[in-house]
Amino acid sequence: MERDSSPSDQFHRYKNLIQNGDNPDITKERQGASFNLYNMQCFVYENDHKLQRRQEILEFVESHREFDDPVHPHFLNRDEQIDRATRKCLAMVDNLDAIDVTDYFDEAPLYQLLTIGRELHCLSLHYGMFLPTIQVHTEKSLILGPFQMAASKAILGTFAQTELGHGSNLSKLETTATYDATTKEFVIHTPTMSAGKWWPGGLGKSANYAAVMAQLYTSGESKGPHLFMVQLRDNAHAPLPGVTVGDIGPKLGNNANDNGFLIFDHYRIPRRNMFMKYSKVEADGTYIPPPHAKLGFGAMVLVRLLMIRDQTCQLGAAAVIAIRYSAVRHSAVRQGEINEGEGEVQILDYRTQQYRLLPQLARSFPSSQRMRSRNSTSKYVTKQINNNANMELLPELHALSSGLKAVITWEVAQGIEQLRLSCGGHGYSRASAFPDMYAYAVGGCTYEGENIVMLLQVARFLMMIAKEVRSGNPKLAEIAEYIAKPDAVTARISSWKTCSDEDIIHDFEAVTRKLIFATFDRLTTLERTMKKKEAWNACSIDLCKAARMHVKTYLVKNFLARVRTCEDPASRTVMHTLAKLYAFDLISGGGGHFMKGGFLSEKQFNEVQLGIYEMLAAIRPDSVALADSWAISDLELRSVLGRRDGNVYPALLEWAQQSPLNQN
Ligand SMILES: CCCCCCCCCCCCCC(=O)SCCNC(=O)CCNC(=O)[C@H](O)C(C)(C)COP(=O)(O)OP(=O)(O)OC[C@H]1O[C@@H](n2cnc3c(N)ncnc32)[C@H](O)[C@@H]1OP(=O)(O)O
Ligand SMILES: Cc1cc2nc3c(=O)[nH]c(=O)nc-3n(C[C@H](O)[C@H](O)[C@H](O)COP(=O)(O)OP(=O)(O)OC[C@H]3O[C@@H](n4cnc5c(N)ncnc54)[C@H](O)[C@@H]3O)c2cc1C
Repeated sequence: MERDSSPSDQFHRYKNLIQNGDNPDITKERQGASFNLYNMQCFVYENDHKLQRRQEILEFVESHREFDDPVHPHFLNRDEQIDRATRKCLAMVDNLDAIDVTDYFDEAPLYQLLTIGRELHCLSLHYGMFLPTIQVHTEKSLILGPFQMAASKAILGTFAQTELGHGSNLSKLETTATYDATTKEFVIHTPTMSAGKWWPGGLGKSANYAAVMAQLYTSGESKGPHLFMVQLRDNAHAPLPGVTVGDIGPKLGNNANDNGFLIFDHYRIPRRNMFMKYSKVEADGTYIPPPHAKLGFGAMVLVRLLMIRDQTCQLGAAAVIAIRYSAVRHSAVRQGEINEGEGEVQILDYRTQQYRLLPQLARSFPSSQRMRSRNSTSKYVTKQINNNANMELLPELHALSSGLKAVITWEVAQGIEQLRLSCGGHGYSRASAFPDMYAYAVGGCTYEGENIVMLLQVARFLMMIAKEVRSGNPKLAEIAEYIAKPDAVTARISSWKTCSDEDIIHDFEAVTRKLIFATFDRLTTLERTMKKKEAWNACSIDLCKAARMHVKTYLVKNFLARVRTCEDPASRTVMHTLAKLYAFDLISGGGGHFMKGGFLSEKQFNEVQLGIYEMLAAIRPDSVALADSWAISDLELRSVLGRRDGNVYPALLEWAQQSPLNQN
């Protein structure tokens, strides 16, 4: 019997269908934009220099063959994924002069996305936490040594804090570091099974050093968790005696990263290997405490700020994919007609589709931009601590970084999932990039501080502020000044066209204030009959709600403020509508809080709902151009559905052809 042609031959036939040039629908969308794309991109990236650097870095990566992928990464098994990522990491490190490595917000993440993709890998923790730990926790006079070793690739580090038994609750970590004054060494030990380190990225196979968080014991006394620089593997990369180390197996995502476990058996390190910038153990065992008890957690604060920017960019990329796909999804596979007989439409024309896409697009802008100023705040706070031992701003920075980390990672993960669904069946394919994006982003809800635990830290800060305000003598951090403003009885919000930024801010602040004080009153009432911690637990759902609302208010205010700085009038008009859509969508979702006690009337609530409809219609013609304003290249996007030219279907066929199942 004659054999059918192979799947590969069949695909080849279809390949001829690949269009030359861009999909006409997407071109039409671009032509219809109300603003100049370049001006908008300059606003999004703050200036044209940053935009130009994006292009230069892209060209650099595209012109270096060592960054090519001989096999599409989607079709690799885990060993191959790790091999690929490691090969790329080496190429990346060999070419670091292509970027400004100190630019953690733009150039470094972009370079990584272009070379490796959306994936934690063997160097993520080295750059993401190990080097920041050295930076934040090493005395100035000693910092050069470890940095030079890291730069010359003699050291590849990770951050080993979480244990099998404890992750969030650092005070209960069980790994011990006991000072032996006779030998001037610390003895690092894993006393129980639950004390085994579990999760550190790059630990399983790659790292030869780790910053290890352990309970410090000196002169027979416990001094709480402290950080130690610990060598794990010898020059031949074999674990040193007293160290047991390995990979923890596959995870939901990020499988090119060898997250690992680590067990110590009375393993000795020199005294100087304790990170002693803030707290010290003298040679005789005398303990010098830090100027603030939580300074030892400084590296985590810094990384939470970095994550916020990184995560929001994932949401931006997801919105780009879904919007472009929604512009080209029609003709061959139509989804129905709006006006019977008039033909089918692009799915982007459905109001429900716009409601799925555009609020997510709006959500992706504010946090990515304001984070730059938070980074400066972080640098400023670090300077204050180093120069004047001034700790005043630390609680504010901790509350803000924890809150933004919790709210943004959650919204990003939910947003990506919503955008995936908006692409129907093709969104479920890895070709869309959504599954990898989601797996990457949702990890951020857990690592670097589990989100609920982080929200409760914000709530702690807010309850302290509420207490101060009630005491009548508040000394308030800038982010909390609104909590001391007088109560407002009625909302000011009206039609989106007429209500001012001040009206929106007024309403958000008023609602958040009410929520904070209602929770504070509940907490203090409960404290009359319960122990403090029981009372806290009894109202912790409300505490989280107040914390979330506080962060959202911060984001709304910052989005509106940022839009006011846009110098190009056409770009400013669209961005302003997007900012209002963001605020109205939050009001619509949190209607219960806004309408409580009649603050927002039913009429006003209806105006909010109607406003959303109208703003979706107003933004619709600019959707594709707004997606383009993220200036994301196809290489960075890594999505068949989101490709810039809109030629989705032939590209899907081409992608599927690479499946090993189609090779014979
Ligand atoms: C290239 C770019 C890529 C970017 C991405 C990077 C990729 C990297 C990938 C990353 C991979 C993932 C890598 C990883 O996952 S590494 C592992 C990350 N692990 C965690 O984040 C653990 C989370 N837990 C904690 O941080 C603490 O235990 C918390 C905070 C929960 C409680 O703590 P504790 O139980 O000890 O405290 P308390 O609640 O009794 O509160 C006591 C007081 O202390 C204050 N307080 C607490 N903490 C701080 C602080 N930090 N600064 C200033 N103050 C602080 C607090 O407000 C309170 O003040 P007051 O109310 O009494 O005044
Ligand atoms: C992809 C990934 C990478 C990671 N990389 C690293 C790494 O490189 N280095 C490292 O050290 N760790 C790493 N981790 C571990 C991570 O930091 C921890 O998982 C995280 O801090 C949460 O701790 P946990 O797992 O113990 O969760 P748990 O604290 O056990 O949380 C479980 C549940 O308990 C709740 N809960 C806990 N405490 C409280 C509380 N006080 N009040 C109310 N509810 C509470 C939480 O909200 C959550 O619902 C990584 C984790 C992941 C997923």
